[in-house]
Amino acid sequence: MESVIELNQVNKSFNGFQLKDLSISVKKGFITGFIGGNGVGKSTTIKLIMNLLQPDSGTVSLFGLNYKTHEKEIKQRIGFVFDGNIFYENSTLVDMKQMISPAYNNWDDSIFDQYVDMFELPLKKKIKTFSKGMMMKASLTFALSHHAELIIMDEPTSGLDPIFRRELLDILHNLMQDGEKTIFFSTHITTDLDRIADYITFIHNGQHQFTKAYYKIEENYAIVKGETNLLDRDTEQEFLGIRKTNYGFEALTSNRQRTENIFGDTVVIEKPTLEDIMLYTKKGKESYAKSYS
Ligand SMILES: Nc1ncnc2c1ncn2[C@@H]1O[C@H](COP(=O)(O)OP(=O)(O)OP(=O)(O)O)[C@@H](O)[C@H]1O
Repeated sequence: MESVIELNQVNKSFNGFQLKDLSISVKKGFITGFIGGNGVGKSTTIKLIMNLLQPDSGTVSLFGLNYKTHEKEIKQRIGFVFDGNIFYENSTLVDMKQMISPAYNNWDDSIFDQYVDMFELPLKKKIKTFSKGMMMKASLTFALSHHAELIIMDEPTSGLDPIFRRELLDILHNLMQDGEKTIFFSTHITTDLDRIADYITFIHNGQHQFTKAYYKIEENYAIVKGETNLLDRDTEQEFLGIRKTNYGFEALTSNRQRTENIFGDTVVIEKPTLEDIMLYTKKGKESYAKSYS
């Protein structure tokens, strides 16, 4: 399957933080949700993808091209939305359009007008008077007005009310109908992904944990609940993370079938959320290490 974003063995260090050997491939024609806890490197990864940061080592390519030789062409084909103000505060949307639109060969005024209407954005009000939601809508309007093939968004739904979040997810879903577009976006609100994501890319502590089709995660991962006496050194190996309470244990497996074979009906098996997967990945190995050290 064709990839539009390829990170290959990318390393990037800051004081006290490192992205380590990050290899990520984002498939064309799908929505990939990019998840991970606070400070694990999502924004840094997105900045590397946008060439706003350069890797210490490794390669970043988009549409099979690299920034050294094809920066202009790559940027033409991307619509970028991020959680922050990219506009000049004393400008209006009309001013910003005059500045931004000439940079794009495929700029389309009719799409711009369509989103301005749909989002009820004031064209002549200073941007500094915009609310967070209006700012996000404006940012999205610019990102969608030049027929970008790839939409990259850093936390687009954070701080938005549930109604606009739902609207935004519907817009993203509709954009995908022609099969030519690709969306890659980071989010903390993992329930947003239930509605639209085809793939999930998960990073933790600067390292890629997995990129999987959402339906595969639902098939393979499970929360397992049972009595603590079922656990021993061998059975604990089955789990990515375990939480023990006074009433028993709760654990995450990435191989539901094998867990069912081992434990049979002595345990209860439930569908996990993406939050469960993030939580157990973060806590799991720590609690495992503690219980046998
Ligand atoms: N320019 C920089 N200089 C130094 N450290 C940085 C820089 N940018 C990011 N970091 C550090 O790198 C780490 C990862 O930050 P990053 O913003 O990529 O995380 P994140 O996963 O997007 O987090 P969040 O979800 O909280 O926004 C953090 O510890 C951050 O302080």
